[in-house]
Amino acid sequence: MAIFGNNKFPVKDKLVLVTGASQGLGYALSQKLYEQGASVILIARNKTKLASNVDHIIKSTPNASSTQFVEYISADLTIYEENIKILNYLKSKNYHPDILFCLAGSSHPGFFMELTPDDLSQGIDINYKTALYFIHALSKYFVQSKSQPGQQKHIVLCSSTVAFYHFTGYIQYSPMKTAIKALGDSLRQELKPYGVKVSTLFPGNFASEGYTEENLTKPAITQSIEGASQPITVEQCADKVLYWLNKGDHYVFTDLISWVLASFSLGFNPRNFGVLQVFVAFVGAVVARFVGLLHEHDVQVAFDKLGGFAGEGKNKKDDVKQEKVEELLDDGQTVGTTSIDSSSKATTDVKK
Ligand SMILES: NC(=O)C1=CN([C@@H]2O[C@H](COP(=O)(O)OP(=O)(O)OC[C@H]3O[C@@H](n4cnc5c(N)ncnc54)[C@H](OP(=O)(O)O)[C@@H]3O)[C@@H](O)[C@H]2O)C=CC1
Ligand SMILES: CCCCCCCCCCCCCCCC(=O)[C@@H](N)CO
Repeated sequence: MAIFGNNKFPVKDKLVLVTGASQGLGYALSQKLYEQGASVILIARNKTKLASNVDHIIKSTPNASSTQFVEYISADLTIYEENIKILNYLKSKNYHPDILFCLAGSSHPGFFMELTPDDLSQGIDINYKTALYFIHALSKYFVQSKSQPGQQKHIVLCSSTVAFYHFTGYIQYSPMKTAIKALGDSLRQELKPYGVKVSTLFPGNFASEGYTEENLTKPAITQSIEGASQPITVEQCADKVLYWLNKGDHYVFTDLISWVLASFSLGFNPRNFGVLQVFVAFVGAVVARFVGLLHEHDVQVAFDKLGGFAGEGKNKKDDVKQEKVEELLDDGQTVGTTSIDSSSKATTDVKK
């Protein structure tokens, strides 16, 4: 893919595991990885979507090599044992994954006091535990199992731009994406001696199914603050991710504002155009506090206009939830979308 220099993220003939692959970025990346010659295992909870994605990937890539395969595993990664079942499956098939893409995650925007305890715990589970448990359960096998000596391994985590600027509306989500950043930074040091590279994605907005869903409860003030990151398509996002991974980046950004915000807090972070980032960091040191104060003021204005935040975003969501439940009942489906709690129904189910 890289025109100049080496491709630092070769995927041909590699085995890639992608979590969060039932829709959105995970599905788009699975498709592209298969097109580029990788074998791919798609992982998420919703079996119906996974099965249809696998079918679609196979049908849309008729020139895949005879050694390539694409499969799915339906598992709830927030349950540690389900990750162990994935490990056992890999061992039983003598599969040696080269790359782990940990993309499962989603946000439920809203004001802190309006969120339910379930919203809060879903935020922790879906955004943090899915990656933490998955990598931990697979780690020993992942670092030891090599189909050839010297085999390079790669873990790709998915944080978000909000890890670099925390603002109202994402409180159920952005602290967890910061935890993912910290997890990636820690693993990068610790797994390097095992020959494992760790990269972290910091995407700006992109128009996935999850993004459409989150907009249903997103406060107007949150939409206004994040307006600097206009949604790109899922396809564009997947292309940018692969492009920058090919360049060898440890931190991957999908739009300018994400790179700028990351440059405002460089610290010990890996650099992307590091010299330029030092200048941007200087600008940030001077102006960022004023942007923060301006946003504080905007939040106060929104609060005064609404007469408080109580009840914001709730009703719209409940109506949509009810419609979805009715739709699913009509279809006779048993597994829901991310909006309807399907976690308790999911089991680890492997299908070739
Ligand atoms: N869209 C955006 O604007 C941005 C998104 N991101 C991040 O990028 C990643 C992909 O986002 P996007 O494509 O929008 O995601 P979506 O919300 O569209 O999809 C989320 C995926 O995660 C899976 N998932 C959720 N919970 C679990 C679970 N317990 N076990 C296994 N899989 C699970 C879902 O599958 P299922 O329900 O079938 O289990 C689904 O495949 C996420 O981590 C997101 O936080 C970051 C920045 C911006
Ligand atoms: C000079 C500096 C000005 C700074 C202005 C502040 C801009 C904030 C942009 C934040 C964009 C957040 C995108 C990711 C959101 C996300 O992760 C969810 N959509 C998840 O699905």
